[in-house]
Amino acid sequence: MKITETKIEGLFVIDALRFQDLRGELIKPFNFNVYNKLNINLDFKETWFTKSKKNVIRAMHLQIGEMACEKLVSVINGSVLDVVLDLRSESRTFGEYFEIELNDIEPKALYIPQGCAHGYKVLQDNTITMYSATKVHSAEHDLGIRWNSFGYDWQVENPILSDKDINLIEFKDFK
Ligand SMILES: Cc1cn([C@H]2C[C@H](O)[C@@H](COP(=O)(O)OP(=O)(O)O[C@H]3O[C@@H](C)C(=O)[C@@H](O)[C@H]3O)O2)c(=O)[nH]c1=O
Repeated sequence: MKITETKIEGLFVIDALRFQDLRGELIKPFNFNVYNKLNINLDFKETWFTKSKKNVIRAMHLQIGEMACEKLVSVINGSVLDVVLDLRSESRTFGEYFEIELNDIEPKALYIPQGCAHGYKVLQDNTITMYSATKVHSAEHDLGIRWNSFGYDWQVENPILSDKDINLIEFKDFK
């Protein structure tokens, strides 16, 4: 499992472990012993996955306050362009974003620290994105930044968005 630090403190890219044989493949995106060397919160409370069509954008989401949490994200079928936006006011990369393609060809996990918003554009139909989070979901603590308000070029016309995501606040109004 190769772990790569990014320019955003606490945001890591981890190459999944892979075991191929004549039947297919076994892919492991998370291993406690490997991740634990990073001295990060691994106390995951929920795992879920989404299925999405091509050109869906789900973005840019985080939980705040007492329900702020870390997330581990992998794509287990298809591909996405994944984006993380640093919203930590004290961070030297506040307002900056990191992008990476996540797919099922070169499986990776993205470990996202608290205080960073997360989103992605789906590149293929039937894409399945899997998450674990260190807090359970709490609608009252959900915060989002509008997908097209922080300077990132998603390179898509007419993405498919939820009503919730269309009406999120803009980055300039984030305090
Ligand atoms: C995220 C989430 C949603 N829900 C419910 C709320 C709602 O009725 C329905 C769909 O929720 P959303 O529209 O918020 O789903 P979605 O837009 O897919 O939200 C996700 O986006 C990506 C980018 C993330 O990073 C995730 O953490 C999560 O915020 O599922 C849960 O019950 N538990 C959960 O953990």
